[in-house]
Amino acid sequence: MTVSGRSADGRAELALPTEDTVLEVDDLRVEFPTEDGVVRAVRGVGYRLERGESLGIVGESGSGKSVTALAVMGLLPKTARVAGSVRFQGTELLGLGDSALSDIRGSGIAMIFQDPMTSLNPVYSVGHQIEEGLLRHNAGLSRKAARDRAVDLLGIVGIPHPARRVDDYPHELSGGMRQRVVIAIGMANDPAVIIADEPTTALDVTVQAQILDALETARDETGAALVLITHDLGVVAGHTDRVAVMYAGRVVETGSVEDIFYTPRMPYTLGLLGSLPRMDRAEERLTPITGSPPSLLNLPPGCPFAPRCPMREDVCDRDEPALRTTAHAGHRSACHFADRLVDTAADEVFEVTGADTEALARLAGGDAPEDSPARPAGPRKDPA
Ligand SMILES: Nc1ncnc2c1ncn2[C@@H]1O[C@H](COP(=O)(O)OP(=O)(O)OP(=O)(O)O)[C@@H](O)[C@H]1O
Repeated sequence: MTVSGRSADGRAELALPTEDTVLEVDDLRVEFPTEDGVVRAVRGVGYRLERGESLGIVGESGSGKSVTALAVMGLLPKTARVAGSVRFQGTELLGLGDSALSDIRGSGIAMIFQDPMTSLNPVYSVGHQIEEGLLRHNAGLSRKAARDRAVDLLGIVGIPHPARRVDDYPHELSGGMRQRVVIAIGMANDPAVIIADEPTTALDVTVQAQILDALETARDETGAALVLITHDLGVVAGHTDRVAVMYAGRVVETGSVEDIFYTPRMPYTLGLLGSLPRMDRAEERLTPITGSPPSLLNLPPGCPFAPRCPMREDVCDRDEPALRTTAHAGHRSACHFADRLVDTAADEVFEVTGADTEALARLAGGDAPEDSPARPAGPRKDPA
């Protein structure tokens, strides 16, 4: 998988697609004209996903994660101005008509939202809703076969006694069980891509890891690529292969989970991990991120993170850094001082992210590290 941002000099950084490429997003830009001016919500995001791969998109509220996903699904309001390219299995989706997009949404790309009730119809049983999805996209499938498959799917996503629960209505299920049903609906037609937007945020901590496991099961069963959107880096540890960190509508760091957790090279990522380096007093413990993200209306020039960044220098106020490859292939950072960060802060970063990662790894259901406190949780293969 490749993740890119259109760099400041305008060149895309995507490598050539392969026959397993299912989704290619290139230089995606989304603007919302409003009474107060134009909100530049997404400013040149790109990534490419192969079958079975998973990408975590992480960032604070307002960084453009959901708008990016909605643009891919063609679900933005008509007033949105969308540019760039979104290709699903080679077909350009931007500009495609509503009915073609709706077909792709029903079978090719599944989307799972934070609140399962936005996807479920309260007046039909959960089994009926899974069956409807199956029948709509599989001409010739009998009702009986659809019902059997619905029971299978409920079992696969971890609903106990699925043959009985298939006749339950959404209000008879807990929030976690409803989200499992939504995952079952999403995987019913063997999608090539599953996009999950904050799928665990509304749920109890104890249920979150089970839902992430159910998503992973859905990915394994269907072979789909998974995009997992979250504000919580702990959620991606152990559940995605790669991570793209978003800030102010752009990808500002991307790499493997290990790159992001062991050697983050963008101060904002350190902020998400729980701490920022004090460059003025190197002996001090790292300090938590402060301030809030910028308004995407009339964004000033320079690095949008500069006002919150302890490494800020004059150049940061002038030039927005491009997303550039670091010392590691596949690990990119949009920071003028990415190398300096590695040189001066690596030990402290390791120590502090390690402490955080341990707690986050437990939340995400991973094993606590034995020899290294900073080891992110490994992929979990056991079903919920
Ligand atoms: N319909 C709209 N009109 C105007 N601005 C919008 C609209 N939808 C989103 N935005 C703005 O786009 C920006 C990106 O929003 P987005 O929802 O993608 O952020 P996010 O990272 O997903 O945050 P959250 O986790 O809170 O959903 C925000 O500044 C938001 O206010």
